[in-house]
Amino acid sequence: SPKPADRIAKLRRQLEDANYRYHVLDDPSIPDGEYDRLLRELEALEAEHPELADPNSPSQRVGDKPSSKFAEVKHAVPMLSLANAFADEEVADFVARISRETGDDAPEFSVEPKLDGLAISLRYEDGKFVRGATRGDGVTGEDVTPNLRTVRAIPLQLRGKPPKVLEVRGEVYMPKAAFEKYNAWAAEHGAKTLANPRNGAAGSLRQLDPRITAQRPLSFYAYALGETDAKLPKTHTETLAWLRELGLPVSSLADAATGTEGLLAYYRRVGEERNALPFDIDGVVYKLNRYDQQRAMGFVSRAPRWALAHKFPAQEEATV
Ligand SMILES: NC(=O)n1nc(-c2ccco2)nc1N
Repeated sequence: SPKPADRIAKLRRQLEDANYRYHVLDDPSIPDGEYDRLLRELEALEAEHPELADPNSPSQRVGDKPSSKFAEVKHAVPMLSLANAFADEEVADFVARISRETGDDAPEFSVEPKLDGLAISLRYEDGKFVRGATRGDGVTGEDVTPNLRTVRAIPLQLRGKPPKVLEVRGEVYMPKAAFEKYNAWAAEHGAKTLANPRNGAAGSLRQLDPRITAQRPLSFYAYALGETDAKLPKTHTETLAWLRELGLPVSSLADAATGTEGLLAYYRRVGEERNALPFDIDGVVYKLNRYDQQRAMGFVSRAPRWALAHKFPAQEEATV
């Protein structure tokens, strides 16, 4: 029979692979029962060989011991806020200003759904997940690493050839169905129900006991970069494709669009699909695609002048 260390390494690869297929590609490779059997075998082997413990093992997704408070994390690259638009004219003004300042009369944008969850920053070193933090005030956030380890859509080990340092920003969210199911369970068991999925994600991630976080159905989409030593592509859409190759989930709704017409067509398309989406969104995000043009545009305070959030009208809250 293979040496325990080899068997443990093989099981960890198989389980991480199954996680990636299920949570990132939405294309499960093994049935749940098989996943659970492999996980139990790994947990048993790890219990017999504590010298082989690894915080990034798939067995560590069930949550670490609780801490007394959250440590602070300084974001080397501040987490940006977004200027908002509500009317089409504001989008036309945004594009006109960009055309004027870049000299490009048909500027291309990365277009993405605006997830309504909790913004977080993930840090990977040599492809290993080492730290995760909330946005906080954009410069200082809370270290919620143990809680983020329990979110199955967040890879603990990147695939392919990751850079030495990679920080990824994205949104942790609670899918709508999981939110409804959780509230039904909570009502049944006299636990507090959640007001909306966004509160569900925020409340679950800011638990001091990660074992509670592990019981909450959270997911994650990546949408921006933080600190990295990697040589970047020329555009944001290429960066999102690169993050997918590294094993990070990126919304399949992310696309590219050109000029005001392209942006507004995307806004309408996503607006029509909004209620059918499995997660809450509160708008779409337009980002000037070329990094050289972004640099030319710069920032106002901490909101980039090259990006705009175009919000949907607030939805009538479900009367619970
Ligand atoms: N919330 C959300 O879905 N966001 N937020 C950004 C963002 C914020 C700052 C830079 O990019 N992008 C997307 N898709």
